[in-house]
Amino acid sequence: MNKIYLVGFMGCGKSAVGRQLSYALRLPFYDMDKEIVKQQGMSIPEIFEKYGEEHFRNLETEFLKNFRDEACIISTGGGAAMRQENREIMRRTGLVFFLDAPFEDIYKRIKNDANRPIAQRSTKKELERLYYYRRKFYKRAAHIRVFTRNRNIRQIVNYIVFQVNRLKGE
Ligand SMILES: Nc1ncnc2c1ncn2[C@@H]1O[C@H](COP(=O)(O)OP(=O)(O)OP(=O)(O)O)[C@@H](O)[C@H]1O
Ligand SMILES: O=C(O)C1=C[C@@H](O)[C@@H](O)[C@H](O)C1
Ligand SMILES: [Mg+2]
Repeated sequence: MNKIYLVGFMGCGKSAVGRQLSYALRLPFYDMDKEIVKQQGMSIPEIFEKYGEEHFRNLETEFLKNFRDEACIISTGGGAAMRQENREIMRRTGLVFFLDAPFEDIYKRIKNDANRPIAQRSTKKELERLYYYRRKFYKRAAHIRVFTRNRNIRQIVNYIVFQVNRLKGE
C-alpha cells in the first residue's frame, strides 16, 4: 500500500492537488494522462481521434498494471476508475482518494478546455449526466472521499495529508 491515487471526474482537481500533495508528502508525482502522452508521443485528443477511446482506456490499464513498485502519488485520468480491473489494481497497490467536487465547479473549470476531448464533444446536459453516472464508480474505487466544495487546493492537500498520517499511525 505505498501509492496514493487520486480519482474523480474531469476538473475535480486531481492534477492540481496531486502536484501540491507531492511537495507536502515529499513523494514523486505522476499524472497518468501526462505519462501516457509522453509514452505515446501524442496528445490525448490525438490518441482519441486516431485510435479511439477504447484504445486510450487500454493504455490506462496498461499504465496501472505496469507501473513500478514505488511510493508515489498518481493523479488518474477522469475515466480511469470506470474499469473494475483498474479499481482493483489501485485499491490493491495504494490508498485511493475520490475528490468529490460539485458539478457546477467542475463545469466552470472544464467547459473551455480543448485538451479534454469528452468535455469538447459534450453538451452541459450530457456532461452532467456522465458526472452522475460515474459517481458510483469513483466511490467504489476510493478508500476515502474528499469533499472539495468551498475548499481551496491547499485545504484539500492538508486534509489528505491528515488522512495519510492517520492511517500510517494505525
Ligand atoms: N479546489 C479547487 N479550488 C480552485 N480551483 C481548483 C480546485 N481544484 C482544481 N482547481 C482548478 O481547476 C482546474 C482543473 O483542475 P485539474 O486539472 O487538476 O483537474 P483534473 O481532475 O486533473 O482533470 P482531468 O481529469 O481532466 O485531468 C485547474 O485549473 C485547477 O487549478
Ligand atoms: O474523464 C475522462 O474520460 C477523461 C479525463 C481526462 O483526464 C483524460 O484522461 C481524458 O480526456 C478522458
Ligand atoms: Mg488531470
